[in-house]
Amino acid sequence: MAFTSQSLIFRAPASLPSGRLAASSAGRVVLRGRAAAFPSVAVASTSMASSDGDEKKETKLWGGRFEEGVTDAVERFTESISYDWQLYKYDIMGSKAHASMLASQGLITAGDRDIILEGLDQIERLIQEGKFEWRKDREDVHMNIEAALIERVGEPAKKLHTARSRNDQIVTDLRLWCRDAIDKILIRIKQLQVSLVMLASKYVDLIVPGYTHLQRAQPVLLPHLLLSYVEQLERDAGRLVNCRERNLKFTAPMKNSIDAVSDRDFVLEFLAANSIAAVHLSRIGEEWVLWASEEFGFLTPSDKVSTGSSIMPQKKNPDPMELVRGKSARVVGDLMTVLTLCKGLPQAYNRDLQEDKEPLFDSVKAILGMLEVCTEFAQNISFNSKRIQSSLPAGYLDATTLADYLVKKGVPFRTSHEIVGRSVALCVSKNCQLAELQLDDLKAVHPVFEADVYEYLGVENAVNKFISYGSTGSNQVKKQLEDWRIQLGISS
Ligand SMILES: N/C(=N\CCC[C@H](N)C(=O)O)N[C@@H](CC(=O)O)C(=O)O
Repeated sequence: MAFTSQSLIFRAPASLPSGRLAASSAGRVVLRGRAAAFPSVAVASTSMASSDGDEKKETKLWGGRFEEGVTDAVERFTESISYDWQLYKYDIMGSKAHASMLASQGLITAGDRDIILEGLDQIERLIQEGKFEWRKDREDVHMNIEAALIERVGEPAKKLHTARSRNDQIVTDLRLWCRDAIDKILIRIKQLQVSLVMLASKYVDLIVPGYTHLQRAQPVLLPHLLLSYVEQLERDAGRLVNCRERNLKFTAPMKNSIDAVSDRDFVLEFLAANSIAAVHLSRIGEEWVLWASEEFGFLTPSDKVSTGSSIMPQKKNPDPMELVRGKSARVVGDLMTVLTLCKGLPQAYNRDLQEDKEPLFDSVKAILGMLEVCTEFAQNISFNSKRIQSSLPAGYLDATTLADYLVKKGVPFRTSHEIVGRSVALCVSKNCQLAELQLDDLKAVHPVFEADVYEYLGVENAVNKFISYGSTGSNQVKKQLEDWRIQLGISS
């Protein structure tokens, strides 16, 4: 039975069917982990039954003052190796730096340092090859690696824990892990931005209805809408870069050792940045699910990014984007978990903090998947230009442009709003569009209307009237599209 690393949960019953998962009668288990990303992990028993049937338990690294071992339930409850083994690379990195520091301070010899460094290299290789025994009775990644090092190189390894605690180790490991995770997310954000800009480039002139309150508002160019996602993603990336810069640079020691081991604000900042990004992705997901519906019919996802129904043969569902929307819930939930976790803790380290890792890992796994799937979706959808164009006459999308026309004629905006409102009411009664009203009809609403009014009516005219910075005007949108292509390194 294989577990995926992100939600590695031990459910080891007393007797197990067969294969790669087994547990001792006492439920003690050993993990054999592989270093590939999210490996499957086999669990096997290491408990050694003595001739009279009693179990001999290894003395804990902290066991000097204890006369009895912990109960199996406590061991199962307190272990974190089932998920924190993923930190092994960073734990070894930190231990190497620590050994070098001990040697440079004269606390261990250069010879001992070299033995430790070599031993840690060997352990890292074993882990990467999937040959390392992760032992639940050794609690966590730190004590698994330290105990294995002692087994491997003996006395020098017993000096490694001088002047450090696991409290220092875990926070160092986590910071290093977060730094790499942020870098991976930043790459995926850029990939999505590139896909959106490429998509926008295919539809430079396509006008779509703009909505507020999900009611038709004003006409906009499709690339304007798609670039709004790109802008939001850019801020998401900025928040992550900011978090990395403030918390994860490793250019100087932390100034206060209590603060160093106490706080998880860097985790919170990271989870908060992820949550905002996830909410942005969720909104894209919602928009595209809506636009893919029969009722809108504005976009069609290719088969590669759609799924079917087990009962209704005709169906083609946009499940990936629904799940983007759905997974945003867990990313936000992960932030809530760690916020709640931290709120009642006195300084300094408290074991509660062990509970920060699963939400952190979960959030990163979710956001990476969401970004990847959004990118693939953007690469595999087409907008249905004909359907969109045929829908544009509905909803009086040019009404605000008509109000602007009256402003140009010297009518105060509030008055012009009222005049256009009456014009729309006339259209409703005649069941026609604004552009279909005769000039006499318009003049009957207000005498200021002249023949040039028709240059403002219709969605093309309305879009063309936009010229200001950031608007949906064609020149603006083309310029911004070009700016993004340059910024993202997309060749023309
Ligand atoms: N138990 C403990 N820290 C465990 C940190 C690692 C833990 N698996 C976690 O993930 O937070 N603190 C001890 C020190 C130690 O065990 O190194 C203490 O402060 O008394």
